[in-house]
Amino acid sequence: MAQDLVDGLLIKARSHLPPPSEPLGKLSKRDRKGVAVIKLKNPPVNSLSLEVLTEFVISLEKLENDKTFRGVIVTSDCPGIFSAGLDLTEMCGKSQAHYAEFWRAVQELWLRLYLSNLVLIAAINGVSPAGGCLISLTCDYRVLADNPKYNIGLNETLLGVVAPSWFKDTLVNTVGHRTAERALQLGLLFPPAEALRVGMVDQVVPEDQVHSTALSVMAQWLAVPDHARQLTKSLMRKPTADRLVKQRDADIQYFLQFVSRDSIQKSLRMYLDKLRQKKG
Ligand SMILES: CCCCCCCCCCCCC/C=C/C(=O)SCCNC(=O)CCNC(=O)[C@H](O)C(C)(C)COP(=O)(O)OP(=O)(O)OC[C@H]1O[C@@H](n2cnc3c(N)ncnc32)[C@H](O)[C@@H]1OP(=O)(O)O
Repeated sequence: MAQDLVDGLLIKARSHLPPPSEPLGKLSKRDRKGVAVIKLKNPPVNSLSLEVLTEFVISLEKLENDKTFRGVIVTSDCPGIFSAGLDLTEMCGKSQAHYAEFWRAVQELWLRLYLSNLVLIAAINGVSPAGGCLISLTCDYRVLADNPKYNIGLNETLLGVVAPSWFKDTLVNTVGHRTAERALQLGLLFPPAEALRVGMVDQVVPEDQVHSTALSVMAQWLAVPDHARQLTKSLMRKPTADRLVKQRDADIQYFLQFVSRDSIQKSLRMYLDKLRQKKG
């Protein structure tokens, strides 16, 4: 029965998008089914560039506005990688205006996801550091594939940067204060069994069952009347989201000041160089 719910929607970098005459949404087809699948597709590692963030927001907005949709499964089209997190090249050697635009887009996606009226289920089929983990944490339920390589966590400190307060809040709301503090200070990336133990994910299943499990879970969440579930979600999440909403511009200014520091630029460049040299 759950299979009947699914339909597809691909989020990818703008350069890979279909031409305007062929819009992302084939809404008439999906109308009947009520659940979309957002597959992140920005190879090689699904980094969250400004374009991907923007496309993600637009797609979510379309789904939110189409009242026939009640749920979204968020997953990846890149084998072994859910998302490598924020695109580090967007935070290195760019102008202040670019940093501001990028950070506003990060905020916007977080707000849209965190407060979404839709049921969001993360089908985590790959490694999921930092911003990738954050996306899954905004969902209502996380199913992680049982592969020892598929680490998940907010590892920002290992890059020499700091997870902002709203990243921290999202984690605290999921795993509790002590686990979050330890995870954030140490930049811990949890393998599946550990992620399950600390509550970072709700279920760990064999890799070939991630999608079907997400579908079954979706059916369970959709069995609850929308209005009651949505109001409850808002009760739980709005106070956290409001803290950012009230100081979005100040948060952007913090980010600008922080990311523009020579020491932070140096840390980010070194981290990127390390990633690039890994192959050589
Ligand atoms: C008073 C308090 C004030 C506080 C103020 C706070 C202000 C805010 C501060 C800033 C906050 C920043 C928050 C940051 C969030 C993030 O998400 S940062 C990103 C973190 N991500 C990672 O650490 C993951 C890095 N990547 C990897 O570990 C690996 O790539 C992988 C995902 C495990 C995949 O491995 P593999 O398949 O082996 O691929 P690679 O060869 O490593 O990579 C392929 C190419 O992709 C490039 N790449 C990888 N990750 C990224 C990325 N995140 N962004 C951009 N590019 C990336 C990699 O360099 C390779 O490139 P090429 O060599 O050119 O092919």
